Amino acid sequence: MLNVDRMMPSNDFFIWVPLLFLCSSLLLLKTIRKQANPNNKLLPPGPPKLPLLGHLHLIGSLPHRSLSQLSKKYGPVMLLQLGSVPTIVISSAAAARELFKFHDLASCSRPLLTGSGRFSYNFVDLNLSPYGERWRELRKICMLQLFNPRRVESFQEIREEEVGRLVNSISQSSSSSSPIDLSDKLYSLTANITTRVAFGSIFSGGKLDDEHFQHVMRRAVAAIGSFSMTDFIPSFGWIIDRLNGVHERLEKSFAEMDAFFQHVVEDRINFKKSSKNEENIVDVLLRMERESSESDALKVTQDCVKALIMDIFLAGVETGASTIVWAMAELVRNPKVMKKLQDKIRSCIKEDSVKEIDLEKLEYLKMVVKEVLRLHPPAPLLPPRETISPFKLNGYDIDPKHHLHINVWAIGRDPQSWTDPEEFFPERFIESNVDYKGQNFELIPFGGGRRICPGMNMAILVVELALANLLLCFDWKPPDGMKEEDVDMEEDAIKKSPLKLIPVLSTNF
Ligand code: HEM
Repeated sequence: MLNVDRMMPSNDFFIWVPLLFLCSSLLLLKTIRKQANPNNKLLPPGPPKLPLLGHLHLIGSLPHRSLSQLSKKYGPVMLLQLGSVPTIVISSAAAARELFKFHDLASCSRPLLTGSGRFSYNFVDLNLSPYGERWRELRKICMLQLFNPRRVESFQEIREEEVGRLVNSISQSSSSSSPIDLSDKLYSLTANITTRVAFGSIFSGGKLDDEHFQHVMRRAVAAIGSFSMTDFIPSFGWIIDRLNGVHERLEKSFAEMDAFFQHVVEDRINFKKSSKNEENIVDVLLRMERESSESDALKVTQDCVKALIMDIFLAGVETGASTIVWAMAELVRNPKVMKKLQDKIRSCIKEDSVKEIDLEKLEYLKMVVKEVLRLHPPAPLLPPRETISPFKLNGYDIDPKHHLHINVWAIGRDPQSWTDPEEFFPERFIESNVDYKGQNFELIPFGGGRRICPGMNMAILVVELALANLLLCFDWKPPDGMKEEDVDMEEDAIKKSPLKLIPVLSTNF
């Protein structure tokens, strides 16, 4: 008789075989992983990728939004492969805090991108250049000479005059009760202030008038922000860039800006300064050029002077204008906040205009500006960084030579940091110490660490001064037939459609 019991595997068999199978599978998985990740590192998670493209196909036309969506699934520290470029994306205040507090030095370089190289005169500027001794020296000198509080204060008259000119031009149109293009007017405001601060009031723009220069500048901002395939698929991306016009637009736009700045620099060199004139930024830069010698760690050349002027225009004009435009759009959509802010300003200011000295008293205005920068940071992804040395972030291993993006837009709308994050609610800042100066990582529209925006104080003065005067002097309505809530808030790189509103001269004015 067959002993069925003996033919049947023992109980041990049922335990050991699956166990052995499990162990060998785990071993196999570990070996495969080890081959992909030879140093046995714990890499940040990321979605499955395509050959060659990696995750490029997942990045939409508004990268901060697509990356924010991805981070909901893969977490606040993600690893993406953009073509051939490994890229870390940070999307929470906690991860940003850890980065800025403990790994700022290890992550504060900039990648050598095609557009950055062109517009920085081959990386001799401040904003786009990699970290190193040259950058450190340049930043030190610029902080001392260009962005110090005394220099910022010295331009007060220019800011007040230009805001006054804006108010006058709006009051002329206010009698017609037709909408004005506020986006356009605010762009002219920040461009005029920057032009006067940089070049002085006697500057002649050569063949370029104000309006033409603004077009040139807008094209430059678009060109530098455009995605160059050369940077991500070097083997044949350069062919794509030539076929789709990216390369040509970049070269053309750079040539236009360069010709303009060359003219400015020559104009300024030949200009005999009278002792009464305040030094403008080009004067300071040309003095830096004269004073630096070949033996200095930092030799300031004429290209370096032009590269720094480029930084100031590309970093400072659209950012300020965009902040004021978003503020006005939010205020029109939230009439109670608009009314409260106007009452506060009008009860505090008894003159017909707000001066810079008054701004300290306008606490609610400061809350409104913080709320606007939280919801609409002009750089929703901070300019890309490049890691320099290895470090651990959120428990993950981060390697050198990775691009690193900080998604300020996602951090500003993170429910972990903000109650009702999608609401425009400036009162959230009452009795809160949170500000944008780089120490509160839930609100970092000016970035943080070594690369923090050096123009922050200058920018905030312009934004606050312009807003305070627009709200003191006028009441604002959407165009006839449009309800407040219908004001379009769609974004492109900036607010997509121009903001058109009807100004009504206030009785205070
Ligand atoms: C609302 C207005 C502005 C905003 C939101 C803004 C934001 C920023 C941000 C996010 C960065 C990058 C920081 C980082 O990488 O961590 C930056 C850098 C920079 N900004 Fe601004 N900015 C504004 C206005 C200005 C103005 C008016 C100027 C000049 C007058 C300026 C000059 C610069 C420069 C030179 C850098 C490069 C700093 C470096 O890499 O060392 N910005 N800005």
